[in-house]
Amino acid sequence: MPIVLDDVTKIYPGQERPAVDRVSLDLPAGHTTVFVGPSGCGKTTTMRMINRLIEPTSGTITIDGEDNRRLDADTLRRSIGYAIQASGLFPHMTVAQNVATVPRLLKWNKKRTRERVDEMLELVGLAPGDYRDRYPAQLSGGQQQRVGVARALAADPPVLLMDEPFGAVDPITRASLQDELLRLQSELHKTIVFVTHDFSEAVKLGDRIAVLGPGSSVLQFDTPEAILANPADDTVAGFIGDDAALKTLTLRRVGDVDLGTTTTARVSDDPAEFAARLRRSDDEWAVVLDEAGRPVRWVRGDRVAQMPDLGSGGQLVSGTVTVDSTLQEALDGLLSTASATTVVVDRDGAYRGTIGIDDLVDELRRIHHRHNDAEPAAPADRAGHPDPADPS
Ligand SMILES: Nc1ncnc2c1ncn2[C@@H]1O[C@H](COP(=O)(O)OP(=O)(O)OP(=O)(O)O)[C@@H](O)[C@H]1O
Repeated sequence: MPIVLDDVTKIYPGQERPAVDRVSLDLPAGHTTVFVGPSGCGKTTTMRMINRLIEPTSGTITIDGEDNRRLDADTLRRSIGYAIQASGLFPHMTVAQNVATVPRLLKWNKKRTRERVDEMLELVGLAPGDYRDRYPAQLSGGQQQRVGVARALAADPPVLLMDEPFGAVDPITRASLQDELLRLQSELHKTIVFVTHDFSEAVKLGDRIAVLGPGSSVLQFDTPEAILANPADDTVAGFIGDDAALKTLTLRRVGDVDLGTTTTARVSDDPAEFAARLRRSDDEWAVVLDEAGRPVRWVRGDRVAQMPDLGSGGQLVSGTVTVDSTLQEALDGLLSTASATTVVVDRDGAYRGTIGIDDLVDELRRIHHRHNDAEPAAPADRAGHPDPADPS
């Protein structure tokens, strides 16, 4: 469902200056649009006018071609999910009751509601048997946010409004919730409007970013890559910060680059045979994998022959990144472990290869060349992120 804002203004009672001043925006169906801008610029007000939690003073908002003032409350609830910062869960209700909020309002029967609640909890990575009957206070912040997302998705709305939904959690949980949202969106293709004041989050999640200024004036509306390469003006450039090149690393996933390879062995392999194999390769270091193919230790080639078995010795593998991690996260991992190379695993934790500082430098160079060769910015070609300009 596309959403179109046409000349929308909101003046709060008693205020002279509009909180939102004549905003027009076309939000493409099935894609994620991120509103990003400084505190108080009217992001929340603009978003809340879409589901009519706030009535515009003038202008129209259409959802799938229909003026939202003509949609009754039930239709709005069915078509628009809403997730907010700090999850906004009802504290006196269990997780299941929270997730069932909209299905109950829509008068679904008990069986259908229960099945849907369990399906949604599975979807956001919470085992229904463990979490269904807990109260929000018995969950971590990240788990509460997951329940908030499950609640917003419960009635399978084609539109999802998310107002700083991950603002109140620590950076690591935040990154994993963002990954989860990207995974969900690659399956669900909702029309998502996401509000944040964190430009890096906007770059990671948005197919398009609307950079908003005072009164929600649209300073720039484009793909993250185009905005990073060619900020419309000094205000946008200032908002991006000095590290546009580094932020560009957020646009690429570890799985998109050619991974390095290194010699590997299983814990149960014979050290002498492994040492011989290592001598034939040029690898100074090798990775020992457990029986499930997960990396356990780095071992040095010249030490392997003296090891009684491969089940001990060497250095524990730490700071692994997954194929879904962004290159920015890979860089953080490399810096935090102070190593030049880190191990890449797939979603099940199995070894996939390695990535090093040199790969990131090469990638930055490629991005730099592409934008210097092609002005204006080339359209984004992010793997897993359809180009909003191309509905196919
Ligand atoms: N109910 C209200 N009555 C009067 N003014 C309001 C009301 N709600 C918001 N405002 C004002 O409208 C402007 C826009 O607020 P809004 O919450 O939409 O901004 P925002 O960009 O989402 O901010 P933040 O990032 O801090 O959440 C602000 O100046 C705010 O003070």
